[in-house]
Amino acid sequence: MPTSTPNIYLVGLMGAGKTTIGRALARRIGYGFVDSDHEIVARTGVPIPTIFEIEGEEGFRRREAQVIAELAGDHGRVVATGGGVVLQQANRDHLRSGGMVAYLRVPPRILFERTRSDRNRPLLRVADPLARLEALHAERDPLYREVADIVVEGGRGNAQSITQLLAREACLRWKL
Ligand SMILES: Nc1ncnc2c1ncn2[C@@H]1O[C@H](COP(=O)(O)OP(=O)(O)O)[C@@H](O)[C@H]1O
Ligand SMILES: O=C(O)C1=C[C@@H](OP(=O)(O)O)[C@@H](O)[C@H](O)C1
Ligand SMILES: [Mg+2]
Repeated sequence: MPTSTPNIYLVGLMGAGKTTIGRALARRIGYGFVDSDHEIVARTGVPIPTIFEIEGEEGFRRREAQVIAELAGDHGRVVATGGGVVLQQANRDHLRSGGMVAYLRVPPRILFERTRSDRNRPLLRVADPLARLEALHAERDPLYREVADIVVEGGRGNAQSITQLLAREACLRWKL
């Protein structure tokens, strides 16, 4: 792989499939894989809900921005971001200048079904997680679109078909 091969970033709301599809895509096209949330957990040694409890969302966002800035200097990786990565301008700038950005766009109702039994997402530990997902979708959809080179309607296909589609897209762009 040429050293100049850019990163591929996956963005979208919680449950969109960034981690699942990112890992599969990396394997398929021979890229490295990194999940910014996993990186934060590895560095802190505690799970994400604990970071939110101790440092608040603000502390988590500082750590997230640090990881994204470091990864921007890298190449040849598939990067699964956290759903809130687009909230900060600096992160959006890194994504836009760093390769291909794919937005996995999934309706909140499906995201709710996919995430309802998972306790690892502090922003969804509320009385009405579906309403929260709808609000986050309204707030963030324009930001995801702003950074995206490609928007994939990720509620329809299964993870395998979306992985295939993104692999084709990367191969066409960079003749992998
Ligand atoms: N295209 C898909 N179709 C069905 N289920 C999916 C799909 N993508 C992801 N999932 C499931 O949804 C859940 C959340 O996926 P995950 O990759 O953790 O999302 P994200 O990283 O975007 O929050 C997982 O249980 C995963 O198996
Ligand atoms: O949407 C968000 O603000 C968040 C999404 C999570 O990642 P996933 O999108 O992989 O669930 C994780 O970064 C954190 O809980 C905050
Ligand atoms: Mg994830």
